[in-house]
Amino acid sequence: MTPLSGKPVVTAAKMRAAEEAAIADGTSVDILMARAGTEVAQTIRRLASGSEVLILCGPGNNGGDGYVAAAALRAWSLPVRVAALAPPATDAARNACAGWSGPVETLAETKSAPILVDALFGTGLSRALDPAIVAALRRLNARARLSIAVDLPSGVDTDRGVALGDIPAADVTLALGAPKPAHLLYPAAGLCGAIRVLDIGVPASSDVMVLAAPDLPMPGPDSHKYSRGMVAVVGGDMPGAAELSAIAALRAGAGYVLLLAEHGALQPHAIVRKAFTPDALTDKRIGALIIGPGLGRGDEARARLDQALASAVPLVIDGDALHLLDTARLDVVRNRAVPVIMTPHAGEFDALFGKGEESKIDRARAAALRSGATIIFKGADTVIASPQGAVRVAQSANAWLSTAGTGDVLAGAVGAFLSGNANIAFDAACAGVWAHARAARRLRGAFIADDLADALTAVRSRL
Ligand SMILES: NC(=O)C1=CN([C@@H]2O[C@H](COP(=O)(O)OP(=O)(O)OC[C@H]3O[C@@H](n4cnc5c(N)ncnc54)[C@H](O)[C@@H]3O)[C@@H](O)[C@H]2O)[C@@H](O)CC1
Ligand SMILES: [K+]
Repeated sequence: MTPLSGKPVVTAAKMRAAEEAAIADGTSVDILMARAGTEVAQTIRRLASGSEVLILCGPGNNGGDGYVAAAALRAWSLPVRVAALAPPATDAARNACAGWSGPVETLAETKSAPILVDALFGTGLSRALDPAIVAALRRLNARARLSIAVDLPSGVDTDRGVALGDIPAADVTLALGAPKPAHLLYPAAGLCGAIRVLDIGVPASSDVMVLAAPDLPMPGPDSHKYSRGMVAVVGGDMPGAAELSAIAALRAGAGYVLLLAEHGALQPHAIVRKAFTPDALTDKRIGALIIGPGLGRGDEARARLDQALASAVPLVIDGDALHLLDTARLDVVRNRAVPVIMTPHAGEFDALFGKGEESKIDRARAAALRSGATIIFKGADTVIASPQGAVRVAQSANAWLSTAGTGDVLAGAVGAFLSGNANIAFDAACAGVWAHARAARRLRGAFIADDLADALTAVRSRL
């Protein structure tokens, strides 16, 4: 379990709205800043263990938090210095600065300290950082033993998760009130280091949340193979990929897995194999059909995809099948009465829905709305979006996932959960992504996709 899991993911505008609601309820911005700054100071105190702290303060309320934290550390008789980029520009930041009784150095001239605290910019960053600011940050960051960012590393765009300048990475980021998209979306997430969310008493909600452990039913004494879910996998040009999906579906808990393929290995024996025929798709016991892993992109692949789309079976569309989805087939997807889950990585997503400057969260949500399908937009920061607007963002699981076949395993896991309950395709997608990530976290070093599929058994037993 990660500390962020299940938390709402809040944009800069939503956070401001939550702050304004708290102010309207009678909590002044000064009180909010006092809370935030004090929480920050308490965390710094624990992490610094007596080493000298240098706090960099910007002109806005992020800088205000920095002054409050500095005053608190000083009141606790801890060694702390402050360097400012510019004088405080908001009333709250001015009041906070007035509470700091020590000298204020300049960012350009200040000397480094073992503990660097970046309170230059938070959610109010509106443009790229001046190169002189980036240079100062890099200089101080390189000489610090530990660098701590208040709310966000200065220079990251809160909502889009991109860096506006060549900024250095923090070791720890203290997210105030709630995680923001930049704490989860790459490349910004890679600049945050370890993320801790500090409660500042500003309740924030969102239909975007960090992916949490799913709540799935376990088999009972009266379960049988079909009640646990029957998954069919359509084979094609590359038999190994469809087999990986089939194994993953079994190991994620499906009761029966049918591999519709003409060729391939005979192991494991638990997979039932039979040649693909359109008739095979009319078996009413099939709870989910996976199409795409190793399918190929030729005429036969196209025909199989069209038969799958025309069937009454819930679908997981992955890999090669995503490449075959043209506008007409996307229309069929939208008009299907039974659910579709699509699992594009960035290249496949761009090809299907176009490139875009918006955040990965917004793009996934728009694609789900447009296609009527649940979208699993894969990556280190996988985003799952439902056509109803719900979004979950998964935290990076294991960099070794970047190996052939791990996508086939994901499709299999998602298929297993979809076959168990196709009414809630979004939940199945979330469960599949979660189980896949959990399996990856159990593995070390250069594991292979077969290991990942095998690891699902242990993950499933602990859900
Ligand atoms: N939302 C909340 O509930 C709370 C927010 N607080 C803090 O307030 C922060 C947001 O404060 P602000 O909205 O004042 O924003 P920031 O403090 O992030 O920055 C805004 C200031 O920076 C300037 N600026 C923006 N981009 C710049 C750039 N590239 N180069 C130079 N100057 C630039 C702006 O003109 C403005 O003066 C949060 O990140 C958090 O740290 C806390 O104080 C209390 C509670
Ligand atoms: K900051």
